[in-house]
Amino acid sequence: MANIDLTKYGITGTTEIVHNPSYEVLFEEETKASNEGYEVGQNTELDTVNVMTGVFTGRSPKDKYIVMDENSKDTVWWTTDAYKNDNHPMTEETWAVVKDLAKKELCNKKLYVVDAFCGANKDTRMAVRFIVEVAWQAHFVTNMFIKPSEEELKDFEPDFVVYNASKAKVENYAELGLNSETCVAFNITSKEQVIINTWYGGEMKKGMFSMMNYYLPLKGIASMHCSANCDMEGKHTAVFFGLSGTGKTTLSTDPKRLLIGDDEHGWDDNGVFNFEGGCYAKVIGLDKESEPDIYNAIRRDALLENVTVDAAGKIDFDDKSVTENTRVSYPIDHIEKIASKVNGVSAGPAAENVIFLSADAFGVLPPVSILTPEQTKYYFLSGFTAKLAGTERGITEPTPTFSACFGQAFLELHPTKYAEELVKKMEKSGAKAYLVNTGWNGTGKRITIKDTRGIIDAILSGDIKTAPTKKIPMFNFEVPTELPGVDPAILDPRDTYADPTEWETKAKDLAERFQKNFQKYTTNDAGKALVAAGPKAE
Ligand SMILES: Nc1ncnc2c1ncn2[C@@H]1O[C@H](COP(=O)(O)OP(=O)(O)O)[C@@H](O)[C@H]1O
Ligand SMILES: C=C(OP(=O)(O)O)C(=O)O
Ligand SMILES: [Mn+2]
Repeated sequence: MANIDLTKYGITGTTEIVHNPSYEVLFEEETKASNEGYEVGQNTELDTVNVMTGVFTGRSPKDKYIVMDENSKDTVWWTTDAYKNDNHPMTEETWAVVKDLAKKELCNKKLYVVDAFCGANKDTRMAVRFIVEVAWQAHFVTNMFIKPSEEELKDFEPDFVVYNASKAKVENYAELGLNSETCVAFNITSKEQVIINTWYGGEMKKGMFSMMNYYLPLKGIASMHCSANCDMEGKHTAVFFGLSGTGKTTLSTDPKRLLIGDDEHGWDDNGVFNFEGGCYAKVIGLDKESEPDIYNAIRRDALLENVTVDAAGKIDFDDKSVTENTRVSYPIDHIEKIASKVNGVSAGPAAENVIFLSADAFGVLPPVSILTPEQTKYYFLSGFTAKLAGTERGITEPTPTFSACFGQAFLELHPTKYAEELVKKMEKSGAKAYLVNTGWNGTGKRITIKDTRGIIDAILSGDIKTAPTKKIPMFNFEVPTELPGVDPAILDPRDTYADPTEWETKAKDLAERFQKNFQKYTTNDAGKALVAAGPKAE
């Protein structure tokens, strides 16, 4: 492999560069005796290394910044008092300071450099170079991004460079007007990301997703926080939108279907394509019987995070003492049934079914609703769900939220841009949309994975189209009254309450929350016209 010169990035005195390490090398480096602190990887009974990521076991959205310059100032969807989001502006001066801090941290030591692609489509993929000082961080990105071929590595020219200085701190953050010692900053113009004082791998993964979310819609490509799969012939694509923990990974990993990807996709004129080369599954409470494919993906080359492991390497997937956001990353070929085996790449044709996963903590939404085109736009922009514990700092219990396009934390342009691109693609393919509640109902328990899988099966087989239906008041949702393999007693959420007026009270409250949230989209006629598709609190 060609030697690389890091001095062009201002990184000097490097004692050794481990460039595009193999899994063997990564394993040795992660488990070597001289590792200290959170560098330490421990092998487990599943022959998979587990690492602890320290204080940061989830993303830190309050510490996310984008450099505001001539190029970005009028395109990026900045946070405002009227509509707060995670795109905090950073001045070019502050960027220079934090980049310098990262560079200093990375000077005079052994480094790992991983070159990989984000995006399965050759024309629109981003070549990313990750510069990190911790072996398992190199392992994480090796798992999660698309591995270039030997040929592609020969003339690999990065479009984007990530500097991971997780061991550094922004000590003078207050003086710089930043939120804390932690900083995750993006420069859209120079195409660089700087990470300081957080070891959570998700910052690199979701960081590059955020960048795809900036560049692709501007080229007329839908960019989506969704999982995707297709049938065994590589056709009839379905996409599953949803915020963290709503079931994208679980439900797209389906033994009857080929997995395209579990989290981040684009949709262009050729169809739906994965951005990633791996999956990042939650493993809290992981059960071998109910999720065998994910369980079996946990083997050599996968990487566990923040899982409780005893001295002998025995894993306790039920232990939440470190975080509920325990994870495993694995290359997608750890799943047997994948689209690339049939379609050549992790991609499928234009989606025919679009599923919005929402984990409703209020217990109001039906487990499945058949959406009209207007409801599709309304519920996509609203992005109602609950943030589940762990994926973001400070979230410790299911917290109802409106996360535009089911991924507000990763949107770099205004939500209406993503809705516009999605709707264009859906209209072209004649796709239908469904809202699936994978959260709670009147029983106080979460809807079972078995019932949700039955619902998904009925959507994908088309059975739902011939099922008898009824309308749910206030929300005006059309819901099936029976579906094969699904407990009929849950299909109307009112039936899950001992006293149906309890549903009504909660539904009224939720309807009002929807209306209040949607006000931010009613500043133009297109937004105003959608209000009629939303719930009425009566
Ligand atoms: N009805 C359900 N549908 C999907 N997942 C469920 C359901 N009930 C409980 N879960 C659990 O919720 C979590 C969903 O997480 P995951 O699929 O990783 O979400 P995402 O990929 O959207 O972040 C898993 O831990 C899964 O076991
Ligand atoms: C990894 C994340 O999310 P998801 O659960 O959607 O994969 C994240 O939000 O950091
Ligand atoms: Mn996931």
